[in-house]
Amino acid sequence: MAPENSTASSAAAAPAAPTPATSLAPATATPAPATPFMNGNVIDGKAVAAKIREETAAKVAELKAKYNRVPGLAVVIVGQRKDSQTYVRMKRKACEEVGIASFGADLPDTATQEEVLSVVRGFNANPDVHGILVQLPLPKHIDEQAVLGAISVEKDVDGFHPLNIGRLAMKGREPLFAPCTPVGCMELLERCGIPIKGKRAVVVGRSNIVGMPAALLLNKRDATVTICHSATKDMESIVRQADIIIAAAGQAQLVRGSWVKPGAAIIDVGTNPVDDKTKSSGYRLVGDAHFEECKEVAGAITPVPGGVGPMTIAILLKNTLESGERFISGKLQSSAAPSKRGQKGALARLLPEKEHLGPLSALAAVSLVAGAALQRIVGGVRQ
Ligand SMILES: Nc1nc2c(c(=O)[nH]1)N[C@@H](CN(C=O)c1ccc(C(=O)N[C@@H](CCC(=O)O)C(=O)O)cc1)CN2
Repeated sequence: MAPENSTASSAAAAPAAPTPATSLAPATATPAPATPFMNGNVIDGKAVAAKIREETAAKVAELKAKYNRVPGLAVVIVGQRKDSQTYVRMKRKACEEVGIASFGADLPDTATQEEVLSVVRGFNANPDVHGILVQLPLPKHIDEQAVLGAISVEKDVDGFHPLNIGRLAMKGREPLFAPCTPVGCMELLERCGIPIKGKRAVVVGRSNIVGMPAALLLNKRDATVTICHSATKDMESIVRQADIIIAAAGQAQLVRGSWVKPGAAIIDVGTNPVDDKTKSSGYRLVGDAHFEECKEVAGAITPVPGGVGPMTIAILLKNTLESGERFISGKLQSSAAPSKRGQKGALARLLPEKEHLGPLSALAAVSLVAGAALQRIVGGVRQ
């Protein structure tokens, strides 16, 4: 399948001409920020994301110059959800801007699971595609686990495959890719010079996309991690102990200023629409932390919008570049697309023999190890 530039609705992967990387390289990218902060303690996620895109574009151009090939990303969307369509459009445009070839499949709400799986398998087998993502959430009749598990683990640039999550949970192992939003949170902490090792981190929310992998990433960086969720009692006193707060509960302004230890870093992953008659759209986005209150107490805080959100797509591009480099440089063989039954494709050649895992043992690893890796799991948020 060839790359695409269109978002036309189609049950098949839609081919179109790739945009040459060279015309899209850093010249068009936003200049690097001098500091990741704006207005004192407010982290400028847009600027950090622009810097990562700029770095990615430069490396894509290098790859193109050396091998005359560019990384390819396939984005699959099922259904007409407005927010999902917006994110997919943003991802395709971002690819174009950094020189990554964009492939796509836009399936209707009525697509069957087999049709979705068939599209995924087509991209698994396509040597010009180095990253594959299926936009979430999927319509209710589609089994998300089955679809995410069908993506070739070597092309899983969203980092949602059970093998990648399992390795994220394990001591001494590394995933090929980790989920983009949590990695974006870590990048923000790192690029702002916020120490993680030995610090107390509280993650509010335990979704598969953000909360759970964010906790695993913080654990890997030697933070002492607590997850708060819908059954957590006295959440505010737990949050008050945190040096780092990741707010990812999907609940508008849940974390109040009075919950925050002075100087703590707050990474706000929430994007909740609230009515606002002063806006032409009739709404505005707020985070899971009460920004005005928290900003007065925190050492550093991300705004919504313009904080973590832009990082999600920047990290997706970075992951796709990394995958493209592995395949194009020959570290991975694209002919090693995994069979329907297993995931012992090219990953098997990347990992030491003892680490080869079938899908079932990977799932077992996730459930056994995730529990051990998180120091405390305590139980009012939705997730
Ligand atoms: N397959 C995936 N599905 C979903 C993911 C994901 O990482 N992979 N994450 C979210 C949605 N998402 C990307 O897919 C995403 C969310 C938010 C933003 C963003 O830039 N937000 C802006 C505000 C944008 C606006 O005005 O609406 C911000 O916060 O500044 C980008 C990507 C769920 N699905």
